[in-house]
Amino acid sequence: MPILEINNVTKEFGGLTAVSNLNLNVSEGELIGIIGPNGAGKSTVFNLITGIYKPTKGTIKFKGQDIGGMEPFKISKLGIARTFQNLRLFKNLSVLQNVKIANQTFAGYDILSAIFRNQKYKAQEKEIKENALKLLEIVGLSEFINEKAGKLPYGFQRKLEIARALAMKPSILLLDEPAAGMNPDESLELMEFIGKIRKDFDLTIILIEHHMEVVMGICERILVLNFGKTIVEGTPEEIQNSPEVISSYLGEVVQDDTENN
Ligand SMILES: Nc1ncnc2c1ncn2[C@@H]1O[C@H](COP(=O)(O)OP(=O)(O)OP(=O)(O)O)[C@@H](O)[C@H]1O
Repeated sequence: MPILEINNVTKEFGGLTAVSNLNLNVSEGELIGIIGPNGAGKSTVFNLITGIYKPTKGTIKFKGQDIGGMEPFKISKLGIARTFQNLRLFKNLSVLQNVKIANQTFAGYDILSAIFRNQKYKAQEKEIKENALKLLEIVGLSEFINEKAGKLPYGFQRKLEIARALAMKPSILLLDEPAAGMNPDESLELMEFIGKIRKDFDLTIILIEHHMEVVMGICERILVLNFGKTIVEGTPEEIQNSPEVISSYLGEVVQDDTENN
């Protein structure tokens, strides 16, 4: 059974169809990329999977359970975590506090224990701190635990956001443009990093990305969206050789990259 099954999902906003009849089955451990021009519906797909939006039509199942339209916190508790296109760190809190907060949200305090700061609370606090430190070590941020998150170089902030998502102990990790704003060296390092956490945490990963070298370099399967519809789905090689993709998307990206350089 696939870990995630998206069947005929459509999302409409008034007269606009952001996602149209989307079908996607994801097997456990897969690394899937979603690409497409701006406004193609990529982030809407993530918002549907994480419960921010309710599908207008269709079903989304996680480990066989229908999660379409379920509250986001319930979906994250079930095991789907995400990062955002625009970083959502607490910039004035330390790196450690940022991960601890994610962990605390996940663990869920017993209010009375928290107010009276009893043994149970202290034990929970200790565990949360240890988990956060372990995660920060894995993502290579141990030496920055006391730095303010907002002061970290951009690439490290992205890693911190991933560490926060990992604190939710997910089985599926959704990464929304993890390489945004990174230079080619940082992107390359990020690719290795994503491969490492996938292995270390037994993750299934879906990522949205505009950096083609990242998508083509690490994804086993790629879904190309345009105007909310799947144009092609296939291996990186199939995607790169697809005439529809070249005309509607890859050509545009090459042009964008040249403009940015
Ligand atoms: N809450 C919303 N209300 C109305 N329209 C929306 C909403 N969210 C998304 N849309 C529209 O749905 C379409 C798909 O948007 P979406 O953000 O999913 O695209 P995207 O592929 O992620 O784009 P980008 O690469 O620019 O992030 C766009 O036309 C967008 O304006």
